[in-house]
Amino acid sequence: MRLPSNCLCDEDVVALFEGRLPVTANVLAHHHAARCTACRALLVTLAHGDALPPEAQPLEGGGRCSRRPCVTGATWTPPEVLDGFRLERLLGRGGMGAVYLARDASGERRVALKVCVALQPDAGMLASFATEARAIARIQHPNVVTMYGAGEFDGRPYLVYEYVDGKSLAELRTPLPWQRVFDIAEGLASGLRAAHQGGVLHRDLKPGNAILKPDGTVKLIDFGLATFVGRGVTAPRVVREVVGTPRYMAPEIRMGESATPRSDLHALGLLLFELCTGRLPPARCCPAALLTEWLPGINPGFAAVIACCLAEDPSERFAQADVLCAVLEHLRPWLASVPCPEHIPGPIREGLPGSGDPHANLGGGDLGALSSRLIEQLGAQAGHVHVAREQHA
Ligand SMILES: Nc1ncnc2c1ncn2[C@@H]1O[C@H](COP(=O)(O)OP(=O)(O)OP(=O)(O)O)[C@@H](O)[C@H]1O
Repeated sequence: MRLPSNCLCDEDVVALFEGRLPVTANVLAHHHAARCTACRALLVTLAHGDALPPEAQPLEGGGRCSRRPCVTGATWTPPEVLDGFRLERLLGRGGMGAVYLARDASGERRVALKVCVALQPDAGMLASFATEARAIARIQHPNVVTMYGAGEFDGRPYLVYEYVDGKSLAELRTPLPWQRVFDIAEGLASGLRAAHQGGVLHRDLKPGNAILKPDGTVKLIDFGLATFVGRGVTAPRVVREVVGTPRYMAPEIRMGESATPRSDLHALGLLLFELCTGRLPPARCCPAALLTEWLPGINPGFAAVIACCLAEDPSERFAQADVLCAVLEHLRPWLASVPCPEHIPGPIREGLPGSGDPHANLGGGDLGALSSRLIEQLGAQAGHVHVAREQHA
């Protein structure tokens, strides 16, 4: 496909995905794609959920672009027993390595063993394993996979995780009923809150990085691209990185800005939108309007929550996952009685089409503003408005 001049040509796009694009061109390409619907659509189509990560390339001007090496070529074959763990079967393979279902030495406990299987693990891969171990060690939460230990075998790092017997969200048939998505949203938001409170940004939230158990519990996995913020971080991070999976990157990340809790929340918004509708939102759409149009029964408060996560401008998103958790918690009692507008709390009902509210039937940024207003009203009812206001300030 040839695109109009100034747009990304095929060679640029291929070079971009293979990490061969010179760093300045890479940043310009992301910058352009953030504004150009055609190029963004092309990149989204090509991305197919593959992550762009840690094989750090020095950037002109002191930044760096990170790209996840792909473990699809020649790889190391693990032994049947690795450091006492008997490998049973391959659970999955990603950019960092392979994950095996294994039994620990007692034979009693099933674990998920994540092993770096590249023939020659490079510094980026080793660093990514170390980051993942450090990040997970900071978080203990039922919605985040538990790490039992870490080790090295044959010069390869490995991580030992609880085995989460379930399906990744990427394996689910979508669209899901929005009520199920709401349950998943609560779990993911709680897991993300624990990560953020531990000073960890995930930076690669996507359906393939969350596993849903048959009992409905959802767990975040794969902190290999995490970064650390807040207390305990000695040196502020000055490097700029384009890290993550292109399809799920927040607009500001595509433009080379640093990750924040708000960029994680944007990825969560995309994930929730996709679970509800079976697709990612089109460029420059109004997510709340689309959700209510495509899913007429959706709780409008929940649609507004997803839209708030998806705001283009990070300052219009929830500041932290804890605010999102509080809002979801407050919405929960109203779920059983939706979609009838008269059963929805007054402040939410005000904004509904046909309610006589001057804000009803708004589009674009107006609806984004409306979403913020709804969220704030919900927050006020929940006693959290001061949190939202302070964090928006
Ligand atoms: N604790 C676990 N329990 C069960 N399955 C797991 C577990 N951890 C990972 N998996 C499976 O292994 C797959 C790859 O895991 P993971 O995402 O951690 O690897 P990765 O190399 O970092 O992948 P990616 O490049 O896609 O981010 C997952 O999609 C999942 O199916």
